[in-house]
Amino acid sequence: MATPAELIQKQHEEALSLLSIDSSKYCPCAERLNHGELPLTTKRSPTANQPSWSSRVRIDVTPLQEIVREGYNVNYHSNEKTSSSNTNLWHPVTAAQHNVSVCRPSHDQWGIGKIVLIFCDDFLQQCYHFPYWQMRADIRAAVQPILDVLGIQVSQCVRLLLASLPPQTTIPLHQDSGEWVHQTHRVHVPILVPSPEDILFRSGPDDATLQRIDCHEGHVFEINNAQRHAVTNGSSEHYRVHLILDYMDQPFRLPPVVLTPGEVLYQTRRSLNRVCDQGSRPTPSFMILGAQKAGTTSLYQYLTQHDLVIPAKRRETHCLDWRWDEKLKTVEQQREWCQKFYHTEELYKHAACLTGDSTPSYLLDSRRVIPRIQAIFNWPLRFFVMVREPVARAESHYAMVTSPVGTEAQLKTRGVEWRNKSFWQVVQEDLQQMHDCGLLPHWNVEEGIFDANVWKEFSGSAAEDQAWSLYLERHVLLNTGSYGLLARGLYELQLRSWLKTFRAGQFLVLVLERDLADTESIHRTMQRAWAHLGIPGITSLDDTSAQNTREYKSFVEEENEEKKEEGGESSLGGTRMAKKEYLQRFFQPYNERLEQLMEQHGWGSHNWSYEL
Ligand SMILES: Nc1ncnc2c1ncn2[C@@H]1O[C@H](COP(=O)(O)OS(=O)(=O)O)[C@@H](OP(=O)(O)O)[C@H]1O
Repeated sequence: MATPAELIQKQHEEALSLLSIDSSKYCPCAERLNHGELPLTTKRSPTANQPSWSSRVRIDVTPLQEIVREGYNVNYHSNEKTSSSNTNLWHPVTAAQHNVSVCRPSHDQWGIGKIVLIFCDDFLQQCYHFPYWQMRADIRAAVQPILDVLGIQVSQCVRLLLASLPPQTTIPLHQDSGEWVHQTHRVHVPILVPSPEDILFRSGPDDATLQRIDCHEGHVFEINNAQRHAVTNGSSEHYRVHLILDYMDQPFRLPPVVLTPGEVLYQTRRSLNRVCDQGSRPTPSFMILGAQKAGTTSLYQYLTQHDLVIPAKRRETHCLDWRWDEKLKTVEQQREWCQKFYHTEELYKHAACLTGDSTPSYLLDSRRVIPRIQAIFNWPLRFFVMVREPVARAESHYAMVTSPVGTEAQLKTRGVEWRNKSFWQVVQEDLQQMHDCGLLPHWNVEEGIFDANVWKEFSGSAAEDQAWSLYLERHVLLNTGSYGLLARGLYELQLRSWLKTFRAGQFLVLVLERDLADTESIHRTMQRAWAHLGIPGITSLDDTSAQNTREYKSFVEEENEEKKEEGGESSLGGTRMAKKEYLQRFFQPYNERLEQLMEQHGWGSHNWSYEL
């Protein structure tokens, strides 16, 4: 988060007083202690008494000074016109023509000049070699001795740039963030520092224990940039130039991307994309298909905490079911319509970023949605399917649809069909509908008795597929959310149509109770989710709270109350079986089929066990 201007001003004034040798607060430089290379492990898990900086070596920087001296002491951000020459590497106009412009938002805002030689995106997906590095043998020759004394190769360097800090400027206390920070060593080499006594460069584990680092030219030092650091240039006339280098313990895993002079890079906070890569990732990239009430909102919220995952304009686009525009006849028009629900134009430029939505009604509505996806999103989308123990899912569904609390739009989409019906009435209605479609030859709806022999014949048969199609056709509606109380819990049946059309590898099936059980499992799950999207994971999630939760009375509680009133009699017609047990018996064979499917595709086990 950006530091507010008043705080920067306050820190600047404090720094000036620490620089003033006459002041009682004067801050002397710490002794130059060489602790060698700081181990990267200390960046991820800092322990007490580890040095936060190390004075690595001294080196003659005269050759580099010669190259970068021209024009370093100039404010290119003021309105004043400055002349540009091809030899002035700092001039932004020259750099845009002969090198490649890069935005570094806060640095630019502070007026810091830059000569970028090597740069990577924040997720270390690519390492870019800039024209000034590629084409200027003199620069490479001047930098090489620095790499040599550090004992590293160019292939290990992922960022290499020169930065000129204007006079009377403070970069406030901060620590660097982004996945690259923990995988790289940060080295500073003061190159042009006319008055080192005016530079207050401090680093430390916390704001109270910062140490001032000596910034004389040629002092090569490493800092732990995952810890706090700040710098003030207290001079009123001189810019201060440092070479800043980030290198890995091993060579970067890919060959560098060599940029051509003047080409354009599109940047987001964490990504870098070349203009020639625009449009290489079509929108959208993923869909959370369902199941409804199985934790899809949480999954979407966690997914979009990744800086490369850009939320859709609305989480549930519904562009393939009830917002589908029947009037649009060509595939191009339909695609254009659906892509309006995402930040498609922006994403076109940023191929490293991706987007998707979560419309949990799609899983059940495969009849409408699959052919539309095939027609308009004809690239290998990634799908997420969340499942939840089906009785709990049904209760949550009923509680949502019958809740009078919600916005006008929410109340409208939930529908009114279940408003005056009990949970059990809705259960019975859905059972009847399934039965009438020929879906339950194995199930005695009245008694709750399962016929294993009939199931053996029927399960997975063409007759079951036909009955399921009929059910979808008759009972999956567009103008209401009040349908499919039990059908939405028949996960294997729902997945069957999807797996007939798309590759199993396009799906990741997650189990609410298993995969979002606690913070630790959420972190583990999200690493799998990001890998499924083909993007590098992030180490921390800011918010792992459960989303879209609701308090409601369970039907089991209601049943117990009813029983008490009726003197211990179960209300379930003719039998003494409790309603929960009835539902568990109903779902059990479907759950077993899901279990087999999940094991077959490496999605693990759902572990819903009923004591029947
Ligand atoms: N992390 C975690 N742990 C446990 N339970 C969780 C979690 N995240 C979401 N949930 C529960 O999932 C229910 C909401 O699911 P959805 O977001 O898919 O609902 S919706 O279809 O988008 O309306 C809703 O269930 P109910 O509270 O029973 O209604 C949420 O409480």
